[in-house]
Amino acid sequence: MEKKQFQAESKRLLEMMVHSIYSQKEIFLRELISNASDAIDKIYYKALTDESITFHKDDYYIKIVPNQDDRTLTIKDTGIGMTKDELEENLGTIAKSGSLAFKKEVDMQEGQEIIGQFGVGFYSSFMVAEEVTVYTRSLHNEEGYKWHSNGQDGYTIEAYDKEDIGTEIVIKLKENEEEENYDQFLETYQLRSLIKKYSDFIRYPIKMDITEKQPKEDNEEEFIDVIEEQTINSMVPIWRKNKQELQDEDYNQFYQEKHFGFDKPLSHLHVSVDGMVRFQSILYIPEQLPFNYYSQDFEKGLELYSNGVLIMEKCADLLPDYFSFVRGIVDSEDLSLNISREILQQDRQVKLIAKNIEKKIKNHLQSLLKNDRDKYETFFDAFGRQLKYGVYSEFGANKDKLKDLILFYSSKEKKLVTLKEYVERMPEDQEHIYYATGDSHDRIEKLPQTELVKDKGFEILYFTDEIDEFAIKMLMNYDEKEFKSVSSGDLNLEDEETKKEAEKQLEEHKDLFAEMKELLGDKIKEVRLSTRLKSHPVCLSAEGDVSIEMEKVLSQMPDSQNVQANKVLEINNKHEVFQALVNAHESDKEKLKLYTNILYNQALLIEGLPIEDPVALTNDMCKVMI
Ligand SMILES: Nc1ncnc2c1ncn2[C@@H]1O[C@H](COP(=O)(O)OP(=O)(O)OP(=O)(O)O)[C@@H](O)[C@H]1O
Repeated sequence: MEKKQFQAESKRLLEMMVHSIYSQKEIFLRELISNASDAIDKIYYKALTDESITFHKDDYYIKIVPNQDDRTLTIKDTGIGMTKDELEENLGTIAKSGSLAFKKEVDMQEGQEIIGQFGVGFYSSFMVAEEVTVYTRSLHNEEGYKWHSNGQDGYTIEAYDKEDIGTEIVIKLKENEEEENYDQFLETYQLRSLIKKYSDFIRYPIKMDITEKQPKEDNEEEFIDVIEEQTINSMVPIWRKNKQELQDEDYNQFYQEKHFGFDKPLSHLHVSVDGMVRFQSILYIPEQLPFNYYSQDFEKGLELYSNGVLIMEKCADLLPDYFSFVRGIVDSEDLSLNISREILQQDRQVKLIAKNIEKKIKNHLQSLLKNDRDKYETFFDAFGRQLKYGVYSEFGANKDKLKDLILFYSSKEKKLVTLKEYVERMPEDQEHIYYATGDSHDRIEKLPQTELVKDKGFEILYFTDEIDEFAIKMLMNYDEKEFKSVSSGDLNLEDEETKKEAEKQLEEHKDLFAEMKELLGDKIKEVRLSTRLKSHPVCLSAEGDVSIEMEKVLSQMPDSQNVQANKVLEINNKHEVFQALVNAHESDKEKLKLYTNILYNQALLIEGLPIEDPVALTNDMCKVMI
């Protein structure tokens, strides 16, 4: 049976390619610069095994020349060039990569890399070009050639007298359109920023002639235009430099250059991994919260490079949400890129890198906590909430990873403490980890519910973030010690004598409590004699899983479904007000109603809950005064 070759309609294929592979037109510059760099690398790799070829790094560079008058942009390199056959094969056949073939031929060593592999990058120039002309002379040839195409109906090749070895690609830009300004690719400023963005770490200098105004020698008041050839790219990425040679200032400068933040980074880590997956990374913990951090506008992610060429500005998959504050870069040789180099072909390597990075960040934070507490607290002040969200989210899947990184304010230490520190100094007779919730430390400090726990000499953690109580509910316990709110109904801290006395009092006054409950109706579940209050007359406590603080948070959510805490009004029988209640119960029902309402509203106020009817309350208070 005869086997036939597939035919491809080249013109259509080219059109499809040009318009559908790349999402941004500016990518063409990255592609042509990468080709130029590959062409220089090829001489370099050949020189390693061929003694007849010498390689002096200084002779090799890439030059970008915009010409406003002709509307052309030239990308010139001093690389290996192409013979006539190579021109034919590489630029005449879509998806034929001379670079891929070179890689196989030369049998490249680890760490040696050529960027090209798909054989399509060159054609991206037709996204912006009306026509493209390539002047080239191969290292292996005396003659030069000119290749020309308008991307529509084929190409021509003719002999061309080119003096030096290398390639020059001249792009005649398309006319400007309403929604596309091609002139931008002639602007020095724009070209410079594209080079910095995508090709900053190309190993060879990318040069441009830059015109700068300088004062005249004989008259400093007057300025003249001076043209100077400048190298635009940094060439050696900071992450490939030896850590020992880098100072904090170098890392800080890179943070600023990359516009990771307006602040100085609080801390950085420089990672080089050579295991199942190879990558290098520089990660930063910012000092300050970005203004949009807790808003939907904030995008997490790290810059992702493949061999020094930028692939993605924000690769979100590299960071878990709870470390979304981390900024930085990752460079790997092991990524499987898709044809446009804009997305990753498969994410196995990214997953491996992400896992590795997560571990490194966690260890870094842990050592910061251990060795530089002040710095860690500055960090926690800005981003601690994110870690607590991490404990809570995904049904607590990451709680064990994060539980030792979270801090809470302590009633005893008057500063932030870890759960480990709390548990380690718990007295033997203390069973639970106590916490109290409120808007601020000051407010919690004054909460009546904290009195008994403090009297016992137990430490209380102050929860002021909305997420706190949700996070610890997810954590359930730490070191087998359960968390308990000081407002929970079953503190069980009273001694036997107090309990007995309370039962006696409860029995004696059960009619009073029943009547108060009736007066308050559904607002509360029960009126009870308090054993936790010392100096305050009343407080609210909650029974069951939903605390009063949680009710407050949930009520602000769009689909809150009106979740309510089971509230209990606790009355302190040692307070003088209690006798007034007993008297009113015996002789004046109207007064009992008045007192009950006032006390209930007082309890709401202490909890920071809204008063249902403030006017009625003020009227009630006036009645007491008259
Ligand atoms: N400046 C250049 N100097 C020498 N050869 C070049 C140059 N530009 C392109 N080539 C040759 O043309 C081939 C095709 O280039 P093209 O950019 O289309 O694909 P590629 O670089 O191989 O792969 P990719 O699509 O992954 O970038 C290259 O592999 C290389 O052999």
